[in-house]
Amino acid sequence: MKWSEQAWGSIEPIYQKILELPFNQELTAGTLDKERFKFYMAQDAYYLGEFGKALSTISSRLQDLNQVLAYSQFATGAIVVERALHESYFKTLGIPDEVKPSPTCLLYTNYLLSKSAFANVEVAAAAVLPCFWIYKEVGDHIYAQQSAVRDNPYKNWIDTYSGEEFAQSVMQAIQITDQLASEASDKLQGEMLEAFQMATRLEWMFWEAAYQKESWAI
Ligand SMILES: Cc1ncc(C[n+]2csc(CCO)c2C)c(N)n1
Repeated sequence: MKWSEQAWGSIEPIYQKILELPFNQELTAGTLDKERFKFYMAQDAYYLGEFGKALSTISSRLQDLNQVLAYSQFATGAIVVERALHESYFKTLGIPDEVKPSPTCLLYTNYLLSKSAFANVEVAAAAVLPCFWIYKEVGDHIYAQQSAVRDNPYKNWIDTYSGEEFAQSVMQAIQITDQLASEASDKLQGEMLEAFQMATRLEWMFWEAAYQKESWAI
């Protein structure tokens, strides 16, 4: 069995919980409160900037030049989306340019930055994979369901993660991570699984934090 098949199988219950999150249910129905969406967008812009840095770090640590190029392109992609959010949603929703990360956002981004710099590069690649793969699956799921909803105010955003170009990068990220796993020891493969599972849990938390408009207690 490929590492990625084992990895996805191990997070299937969390994935189901992600689909059931009120944030995603209401986004699909088009009934999500604007303030919750705004909170998500602002946090996501912060996330994307840090995620881009994590991908650049991973790129610099890989040996195979095709892999270096792929992660460098993923990094560019994340930062281009971050810029586009500022140009579109930030302006129309009136989000201030300077975003302070919520506890969950800071936890997730620092987890990825830490793995990208200090873990084995195989583990780092496994840690960033849920970001691609979960969004692809959730995006496809929401897209298939929301076609029943007319005039969903979140249609533009939903379309971002259901395109063919995005699907290609997700496949590439899965394939490279499988390649790295195939050359890794059993122990390292186990650490890759743990990182994949932790990042999936953090994806769940990220949506829930937006729904709760999570803030710092002090
Ligand atoms: C919390 C959070 N997790 C994942 C994504 C999705 N995403 C961000 S960058 C990227 C691909 C790299 O170019 C993908 C798929 C998101 N937007 N926000």
